[in-house]
Amino acid sequence: MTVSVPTVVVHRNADVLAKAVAARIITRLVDVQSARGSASIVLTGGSVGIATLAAIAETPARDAVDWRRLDVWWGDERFLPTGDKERNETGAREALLDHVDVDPERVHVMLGPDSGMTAEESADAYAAELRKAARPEDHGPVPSFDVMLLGLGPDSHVASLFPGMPALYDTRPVVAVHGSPKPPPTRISLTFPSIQAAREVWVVSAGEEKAGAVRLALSDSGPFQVPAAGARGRVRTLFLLDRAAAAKIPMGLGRPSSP
Ligand SMILES: O=C(O)[C@H](O)[C@@H](O)[C@H](O)[C@H](O)COP(=O)(O)O
Repeated sequence: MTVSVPTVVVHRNADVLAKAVAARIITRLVDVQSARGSASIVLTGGSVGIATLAAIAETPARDAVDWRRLDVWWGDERFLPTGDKERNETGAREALLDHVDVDPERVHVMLGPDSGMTAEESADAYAAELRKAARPEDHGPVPSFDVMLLGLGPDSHVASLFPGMPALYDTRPVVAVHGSPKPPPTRISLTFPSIQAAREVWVVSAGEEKAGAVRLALSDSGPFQVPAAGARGRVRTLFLLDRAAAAKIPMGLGRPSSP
């Protein structure tokens, strides 16, 4: 599978970053929908991921998106009951999905223990949902997501793919994760094959505590030690950062886009 070389865009601070990513998402979805009728987005948890969704909700231009013709997926989910405030789904609904006219049938959540399934069964169920949505031109078991958002952990994890853990080596599209170093311990996560099936992968990160992970992710590190080094889209990869998170990137890789 071919992957794209990352482009870095640096914004003044976390607040401007969230607003800029929101604008970029709206434009991307409008462009895709005008070309192909419908679009797909993969959401992430984390502070920047959720702040971006809130920024979309506050943007008047959000009405340019046909929310009924959007498939919403998640890159990972905490294996907690529906409605739990720690679920990425809960954060996304509060920040955006409850404020726009999405088609509930096209909001694809990763189910928690209240479904009666184990984490493994929930991962398998999500893989089946992804396979059902995949089309022949996707050439694989998951759709070619138009944009996949990924937050970045200080240990360079993306989704729930943590350094050195078995999920990094798994070739199935979706896996259960146990013993996550970031609570809660049990999660569901897309794997690298699913991430790299996306047309565009956007890593969104802010804060000086992420600067080291950003540097590693943009170097030629291996994805097993540095999972974010595997966060690459087929057509385009963006690292959308604030200045603090970009503080350690090699010179010439990115410059502030605003004064
Ligand atoms: O479920 C999760 O926790 C997220 O999917 C995770 O991958 C998150 O995006 C990063 O840990 C960054 O989170 P922060 O931006 O809050 O540091």
